[in-house]
Amino acid sequence: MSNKYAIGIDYGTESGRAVLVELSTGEEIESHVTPYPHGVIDEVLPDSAVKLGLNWALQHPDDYMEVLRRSVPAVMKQSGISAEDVIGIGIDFTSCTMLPVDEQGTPLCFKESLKLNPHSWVKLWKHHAAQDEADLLNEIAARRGEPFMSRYGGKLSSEWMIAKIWQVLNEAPEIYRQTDLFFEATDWVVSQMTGNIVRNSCASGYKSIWHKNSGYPDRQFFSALDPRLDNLTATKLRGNIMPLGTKAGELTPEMAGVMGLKPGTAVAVGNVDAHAAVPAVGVVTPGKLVMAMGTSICHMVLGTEEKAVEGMCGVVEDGIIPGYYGYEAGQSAVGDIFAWYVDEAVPNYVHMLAGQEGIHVHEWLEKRASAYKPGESGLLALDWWNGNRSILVDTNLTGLILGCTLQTKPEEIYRALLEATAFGTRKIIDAFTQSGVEIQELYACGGLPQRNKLLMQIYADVTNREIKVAASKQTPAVGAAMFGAVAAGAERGGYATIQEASAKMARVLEQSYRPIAANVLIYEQLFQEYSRLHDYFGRGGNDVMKRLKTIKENMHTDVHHDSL
Ligand SMILES: Nc1ncnc2c1ncn2[C@@H]1O[C@H](COP(=O)(O)OP(=O)(O)O)[C@@H](O)[C@H]1O
Ligand SMILES: O=C(CO)[C@H](O)[C@H](O)COP(=O)(O)O
Repeated sequence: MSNKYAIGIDYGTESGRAVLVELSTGEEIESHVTPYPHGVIDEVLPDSAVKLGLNWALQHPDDYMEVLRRSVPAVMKQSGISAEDVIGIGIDFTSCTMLPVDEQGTPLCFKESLKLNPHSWVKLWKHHAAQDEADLLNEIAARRGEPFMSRYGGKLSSEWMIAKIWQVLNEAPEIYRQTDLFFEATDWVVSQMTGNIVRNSCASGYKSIWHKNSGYPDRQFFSALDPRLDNLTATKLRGNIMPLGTKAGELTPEMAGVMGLKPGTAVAVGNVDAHAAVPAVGVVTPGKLVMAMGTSICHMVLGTEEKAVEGMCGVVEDGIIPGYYGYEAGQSAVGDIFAWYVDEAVPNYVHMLAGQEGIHVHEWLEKRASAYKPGESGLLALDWWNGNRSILVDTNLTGLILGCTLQTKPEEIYRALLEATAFGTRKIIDAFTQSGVEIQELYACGGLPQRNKLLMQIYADVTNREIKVAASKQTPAVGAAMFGAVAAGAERGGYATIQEASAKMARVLEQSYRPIAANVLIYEQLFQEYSRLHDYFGRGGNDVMKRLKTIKENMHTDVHHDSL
């Protein structure tokens, strides 16, 4: 029998990437990246003068289709393999990235009459404008003693589905009314490929308060939020929810033509980006924390029991690997903080020197920052540039750098920012282990681990744990391809289970990062200081960050009104 292949597509924040993977070894034959033509829409709606509010982040649904139109034919062409031998497709996506569609599955933002309404567009995972709804949801759920809250670390994020839907209802009831379904973007793209409406258990479990045994919370809960949401789950969230690895359907002839594949190719149910990465680094058992490190970090670990962990994003049975409870926590900005610093705050001379050396500013800063010992700069930062997802679950928190003097150098600030994100991860690890979810080893994947060695050493030192790094630079896409192979099934040359696929296809690099004892000691002291700042600013000791944000929002509203 000829070699068989699957295609995995990873839909990130800025781009979608397709990889073509050989199934017996996991070898990545070809890959192709399609940057989203409209990128992240956070200022003005496309082709319009409609300005977006603070904390908005939207996307264009056609950008996702563009990835299918460009990247899939590209990997097929580059590889020269026959479409007959591609037996499965899997996709993974940022989440909760959601959109409203009509009865035909058409995104409401495609309609002339609705396209100027921001609520008709895709709300990206990092859309943070539903915080009021999230706060109220948390208050009502706590008052009612809703049992599901313990599965979500005691608080639901404004990034998740119900807060986002509620914001649509509050601010654009006409869009809510015209919405037939609210979709996770991953499920919408699968529906476009197969013609079937199939939701995936992973996104539904983590982001939409769905539970394998008890389903969604009852109608009384939704009525208590808002009587207009009473029947939400039976109407606008309806649809079969299927476990990961299930075949959602087969590629339609039309989409097969567009993608250069065969009609009938198996398509797996959608998945969440970070979660797809777990089997792709070979993690299918408990005790191993996988960190998907990119724009943000998602932390995933498996367990055999359901435990309550402060501030986790969720624990979902079968949510990552069938047969286990999958735990997820996360930091809403990591690479994004470093990007902010490089783009917005690094002095011009650094850009010039990096240019003269022919290296990227990140590399220049990393090189200089590596010359410092832990603690040597006297700086400490709080990594809340995009709020705090875990463990405080509060998007109203903001960033902080402490200890600057007239001598402070850009590379010292860069190092302090790297360290701050490592302390954020350490907080998450401590929350898990203190609640009885074991973590012995760390695995890292995503765009950061192979780009920044200093960052990885700092993480090993701060967490005092060895870190293994994924061999692939496209780990979620490889994981998605594995689920595509499982959807195709063993009889067609794929795999019967994700565990089997992982055993054959997962790969990590030989070189790992081990903690350096001297650094561990200093970082332990710095972490104690970080924890003091964390609790002071994050747990009500001083709500200055929130007061500043309120003043800013009020000023923004005034300025906006003045300019009308
Ligand atoms: N050398 C570097 N050191 C630290 N961060 C980097 C470096 N190069 C790129 N980044 C950051 O990595 C992030 C992109 O990560 P990636 O995993 O590729 O994307 P995504 O999170 O969208 O999947 C960006 O936020 C960027 O600022
Ligand atoms: O919450 C998520 C997964 O559960 C998001 O998808 C994630 O935080 C965004 O991922 P990335 O940093 O890779 O763009």
